[in-house]
Amino acid sequence: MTGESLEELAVRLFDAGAVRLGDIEAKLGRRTPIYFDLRVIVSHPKLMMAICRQLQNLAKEIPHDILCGVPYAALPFAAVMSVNTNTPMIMKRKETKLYATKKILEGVFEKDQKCLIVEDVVTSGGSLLEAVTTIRAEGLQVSHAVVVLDREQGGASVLKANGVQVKSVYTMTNLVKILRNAGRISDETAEIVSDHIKECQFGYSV
Ligand SMILES: O=c1ccn([C@@H]2O[C@H](COP(=O)(O)O)[C@@H](O)[C@H]2O)c(=O)[nH]1
Repeated sequence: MTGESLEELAVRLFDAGAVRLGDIEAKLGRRTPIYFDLRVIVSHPKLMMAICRQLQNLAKEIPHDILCGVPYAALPFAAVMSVNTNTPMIMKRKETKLYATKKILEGVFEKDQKCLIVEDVVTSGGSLLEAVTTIRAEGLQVSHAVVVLDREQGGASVLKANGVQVKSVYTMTNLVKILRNAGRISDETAEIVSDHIKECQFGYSV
């Protein structure tokens, strides 16, 4: 049992300010009519717990020994999941530490352990793929990721082509539908977002 419907949770996310609407600058200067700022959740412990329960629900179907959150936004999610499920966690640094331990992964792990990646939002899949590449280079196995939101812009396909299956709590389509039904976003905004998702797709390239 996760204790709360996805509909109720989506509205609480919106009301907490996790959904920004307008002409917003996203990663690498891209423009988007909708941006999900799930970093605000650290200020809402009950919301954090509710989101993590949903992620744990997805994670329980996936065999794994260890968790790793993609820095920085997903680190708190991975930490809460780790404590809730008594599953060890590792932390990927953005850059290798330049002194003392000179590590890129913090925490204790063994080669061939199955690492489940935790991420907040997937757009192109680039951030998640970078984490996967680093973790695999350290000898761990990565075949799955659990994410709060798949923006349905091609990232999940890019990751699949790289051997990572993505399971998401929400897709952009169902989240927008829920928020529209709850009166939080207008029909016009929903249409603008739908057009943006169709037009702004990321493909697989090596
Ligand atoms: O609505 C959004 C979209 C993206 N993010 C952040 O960007 C990366 C995901 O983008 P990729 O292109 O898949 O790398 C992710 O780490 C998010 O933190 C966001 O917060 N909100």
